[in-house]
Amino acid sequence: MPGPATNPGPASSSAEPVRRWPDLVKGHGTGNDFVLLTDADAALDLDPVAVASLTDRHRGLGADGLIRAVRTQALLAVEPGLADVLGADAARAEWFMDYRNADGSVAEMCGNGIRVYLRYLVDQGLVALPDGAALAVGTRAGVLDVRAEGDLVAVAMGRWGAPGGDAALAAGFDAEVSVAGVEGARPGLSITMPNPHVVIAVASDAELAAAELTRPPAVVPVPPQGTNVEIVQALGERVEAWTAVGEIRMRVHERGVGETLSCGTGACAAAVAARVWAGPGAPDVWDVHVPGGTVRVVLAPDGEVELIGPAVLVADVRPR
Ligand SMILES: N[C@@H](CCC[C@H](N)C(=O)O)C(=O)O
Repeated sequence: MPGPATNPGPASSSAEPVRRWPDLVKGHGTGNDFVLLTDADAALDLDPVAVASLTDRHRGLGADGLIRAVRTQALLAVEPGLADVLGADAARAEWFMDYRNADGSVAEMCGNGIRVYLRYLVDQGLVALPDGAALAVGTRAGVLDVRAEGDLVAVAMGRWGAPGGDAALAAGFDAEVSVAGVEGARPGLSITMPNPHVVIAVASDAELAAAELTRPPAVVPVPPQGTNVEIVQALGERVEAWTAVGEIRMRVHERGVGETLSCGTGACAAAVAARVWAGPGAPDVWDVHVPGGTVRVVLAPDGEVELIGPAVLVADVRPR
């Protein structure tokens, strides 16, 4: 097994190279699970092979991803290109969520991960936050506001995008997706949140269950940066406190991971696609039922998206 993260590089020139993982915490949001660690000064080199070894479900701790808590200013010193993403907002965010997929690849954002990250920062005493107050968190998708409300955490995810433009939104698709176990190639709608997603629909429980997601779905045209794929079944809508709430069931194949029990950015993309497909008058509030639970997605008229769901810390881990 490759060694843990090491970093004798410029970011830690005065520090000893890190030869083993620091203490870790395991957490999850609707079953999308993560290992979290603090590296305030950006001294660790998160080598992809070492990350993949740590998240391995048989030889490591097992997780869909790794989250590093790092001070935004420290990360900017070693990744100056992030200044373009964060802009002047960087000053608002003391802490940055550095997210890695289980295969060690870097992703723009993680909607379940950022909720767990908020719990982690508070649990570790890195921030003090009254219930209901928002914390600005740096991410590779920009600075996002996150707030805890009781058992739930709400994230202002920013605006969704449609890389296929108005033509794709009018047609309802801009890609074809073949999933093992699902008959035929299905029309898919590409949505950025801001990481890439392609959403397809199935008609029944049986079709959703039949999808074989141990292999990545084939997407045409091939997305240059890879993509997450969501399979969605419409369940109808109900009225809750005078508000129409759409309901969908979703399974996901995540880029850099495989099938997961939940994907927060994917749930947002799925809700956007479901609203596009449902047409005018469709709800703005969606409950997305995933194998690991339920998250809520609220779509504002200006394209802003809010994601609300649980976030749980389950264990402290002292690595060897
Ligand atoms: N599970 C996450 C998404 C993680 C990143 C994704 N696999 C990608 O590569 O884009 C979520 O909850 O959003």
